[in-house]
Amino acid sequence: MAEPLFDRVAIIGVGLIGSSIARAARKAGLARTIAAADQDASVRERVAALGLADEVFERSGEAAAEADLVIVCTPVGVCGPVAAEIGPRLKPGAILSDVGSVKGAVVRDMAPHVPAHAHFVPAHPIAGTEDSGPDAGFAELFDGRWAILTPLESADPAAVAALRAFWEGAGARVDTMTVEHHDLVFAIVSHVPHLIAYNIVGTAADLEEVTQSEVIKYSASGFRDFTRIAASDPTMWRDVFLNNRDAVLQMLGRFVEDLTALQRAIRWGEGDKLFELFTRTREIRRSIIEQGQDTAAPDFGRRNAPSAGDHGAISPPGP
Ligand SMILES: NC(=O)C1=CN([C@@H]2O[C@H](COP(=O)(O)OP(=O)(O)OC[C@H]3O[C@@H](n4cnc5c(N)ncnc54)[C@H](O)[C@@H]3O)[C@@H](O)[C@H]2O)C=CC1
Ligand SMILES: O=C(O)C(=O)Cc1ccc(O)cc1
Repeated sequence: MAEPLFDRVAIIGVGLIGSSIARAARKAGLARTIAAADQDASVRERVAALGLADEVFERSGEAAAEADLVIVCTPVGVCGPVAAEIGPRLKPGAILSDVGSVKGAVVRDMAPHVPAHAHFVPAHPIAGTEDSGPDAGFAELFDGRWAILTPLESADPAAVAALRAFWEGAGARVDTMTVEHHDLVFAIVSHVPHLIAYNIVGTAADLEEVTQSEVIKYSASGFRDFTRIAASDPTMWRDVFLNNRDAVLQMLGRFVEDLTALQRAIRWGEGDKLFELFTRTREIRRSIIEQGQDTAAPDFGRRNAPSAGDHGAISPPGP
């Protein structure tokens, strides 16, 4: 087997994403040693029982010491304090990365703690499920999925290349973009869709005339797809919305305007408008499938849900 890419990889926060990275790194031989840290004792117990890491720590700083690559896989709201603990322990030449669904706030919170002798390269794998915790992860999660790197202008090209090789080794396709562009793109293809799902499931549950049992009984319809998304981790998604506030509010503003136009079309019986939109959106779905965006990953059974969406270019909404 070829030499591992990294001698020691540390994973901080061993939930769905952290445990999937550990499994993928083991399977592909990307690390000689895997160190893991999690603040939750029951998670550390599962990590040890599942054999996901060679060493398991309570303190992130201890896992990060001596690591060549440290990947922070906690909810984005605690990336700053975690970086503050890890920063002073990073060895010269170490790469610090993350997997957060938001990049601007993570860079703002983590970058000040990275010493000059280490390299910070933020990342975001576009792969996941509504489940959380170390038992929910699997080695194939990233197969054929995108991993977005958002290196700062000052980033060391060799560190960016090493992180790219790691993600490619884990099965992902890698792209780079700026932090700002990332947050705008994922506001519309991932964050707002999750908010819509949380909202529609909440509204249905609140309606007096639609009882809970009817929601469950008839949920084989489109509503069922929303309930999967709305089952996603509350801590993670609270942090996403609090930390990508501007881009989400910008996209929501546009969404609400377009929804109002649809409401008006229904009220005034403007069938042509509805038909035109539904035809355009059907085309979008078909082109996503043609580009292999919906079928890129192997079949994971119920886990093979479409992930955050396509990866096309996006411009800020027009006036
Ligand atoms: N769930 C998904 O589908 C995806 C999630 N992400 C990002 O990945 C990150 C992790 O998400 P999941 O793995 O789904 O969450 P998870 O809830 O499964 O795992 C997070 C882990 O971090 C630990 N943790 C929390 N605070 C900590 C701290 N201060 N120090 C050490 N450990 C701590 C928790 O105990 C937990 O085990 C989030 O930032 C999220 O935005 C990215 C892509 C997809
Ligand atoms: O489960 C799904 O459909 C997802 O959308 C998974 C996901 C959630 C958050 C991300 O930042 C990336 C992917």
